[in-house]
Amino acid sequence: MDLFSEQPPDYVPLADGACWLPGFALPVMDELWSCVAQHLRIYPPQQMQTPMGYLMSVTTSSMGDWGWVSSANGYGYSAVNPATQQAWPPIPPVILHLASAAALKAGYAGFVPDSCLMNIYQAGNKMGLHQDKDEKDTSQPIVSVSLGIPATFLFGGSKRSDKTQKIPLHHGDVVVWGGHSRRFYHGVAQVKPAIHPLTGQQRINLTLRKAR
Ligand SMILES: O=C(O)CCC(=O)C(=O)O
Ligand SMILES: [Fe+2]
Repeated sequence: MDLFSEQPPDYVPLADGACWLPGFALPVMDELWSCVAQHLRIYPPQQMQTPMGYLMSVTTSSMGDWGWVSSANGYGYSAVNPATQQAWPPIPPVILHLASAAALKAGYAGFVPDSCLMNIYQAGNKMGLHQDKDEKDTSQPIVSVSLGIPATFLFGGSKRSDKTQKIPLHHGDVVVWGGHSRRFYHGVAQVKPAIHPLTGQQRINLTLRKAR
């Protein structure tokens, strides 16, 4: 990071194939937030169970052809919402365009996600270090958009034991990883209590991927 520049950076490289785009979603935030808030009213997020029988810390909901789900029977992508057996709603154009534009800025042209997972974090929630590896086409990156209260994103390497970078993510920040770092371990440290004018006491993360 350049400590002496007048503008805060809008592109921070994290690893080969990965970058942090502070504030990248802010120019479309009004429309983005209205889509997310409306979605969460109609498709309330649920706490999924892991195949090991634990409850995930976050609650989740999805948009797109494929939603990421987990239950005692396993986890992966599902074309239907397990709570209703109905297809997920489409990803709104503002979110598709944001994801493609962020991917392009990170060096991935032509990214068209078919899955948007929403993770809702309350204070005290976290996400353990994991790899995203349920997607077929690993040439496609992952685009992660943060809304609401801040959180520390942990970005490691190809081994679970690799040292993690601690990225302070704020409302409107985007992280993209793919290529060499597509399978890098990542997670979210326990979220501290805070209030955000749009989301209240929550952090909402949108993870955009090409599942199939
Ligand atoms: O909430 C985040 O920033 C990360 C979410 C994530 O890694 C996932 O959904 O796989
Ligand atoms: Fe992940």
